Amino acid sequence: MSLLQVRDLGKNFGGVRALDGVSFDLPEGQLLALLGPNGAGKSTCFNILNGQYRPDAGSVHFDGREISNARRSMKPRDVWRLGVGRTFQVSATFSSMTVIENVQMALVSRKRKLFSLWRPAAGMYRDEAMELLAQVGMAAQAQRPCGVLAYGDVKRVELAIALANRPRLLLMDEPTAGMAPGERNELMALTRELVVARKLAVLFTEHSMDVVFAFADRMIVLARGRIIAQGDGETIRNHPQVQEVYLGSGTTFGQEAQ
Ligand SMILES: Nc1ncnc2c1ncn2[C@@H]1O[C@H](COP(=O)(O)OP(=O)(O)OP(=O)(O)O)[C@@H](O)[C@H]1O
Repeated sequence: MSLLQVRDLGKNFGGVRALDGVSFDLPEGQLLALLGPNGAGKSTCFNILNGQYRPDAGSVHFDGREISNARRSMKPRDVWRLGVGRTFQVSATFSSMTVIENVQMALVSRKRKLFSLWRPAAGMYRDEAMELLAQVGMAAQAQRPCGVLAYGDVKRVELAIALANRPRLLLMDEPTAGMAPGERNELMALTRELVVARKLAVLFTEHSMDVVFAFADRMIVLARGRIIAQGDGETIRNHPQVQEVYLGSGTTFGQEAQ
């Protein structure tokens, strides 16, 4: 059974059908890209998967457990505790704190210590934090304040923070937004390594088609809330409806939009 099972998801906002009959599976060890033009329903889907929104129809099962349906859904914090992590476009790090302190704080939070205990507990989980930083290639910069890091390095720290909760599914909202092409590839190569080493499942949105075709195992394309295509790069690249949807959006498949 797949780690994540999404069935017939529907969500309306007033008269807008943001999601309509969306179904897909995501097994562990896979990177799945959720694509689509602006307003296609990607964020709505993420917000249902992490418990922020309740769907109007359909269900979400994670690790065999129903976490959401039209009658009730788990709270975001409970979904997070079950092992669904999320990274955001906006930085989740505290710039005045050091790299290691940011990760230690995430570990404190996972272990349910009270936030107010944080200051006296500054030495806590040091080894674990260093281990996570080593995994994302940031051990050498552990003592630097996050505020002085290069953008690509901040993204690595965010990954370490997300991993501190030991997620089994990671939702990544445009992980490479604002990055130079070289940095994008490094971050996604690292993500792929983590997917394999930790048997993670990753669902990500991404505007860079170069990144998607280079790193995603599979892709889903949404348009106006419905899945219009899914499959590997070859299938998506040659799909007439996908080409139609993206026509005029400035994005061409196989060639980076400038
Ligand atoms: N909280 C909300 N209230 C009202 N309408 C919403 C809300 N969230 C999303 N929508 C609408 O639902 C549709 C899908 O939006 P969504 O943000 O999920 O798309 P998206 O694919 O993530 O777009 P983008 O790439 O621009 O982030 C849009 O028409 C949007 O205006």
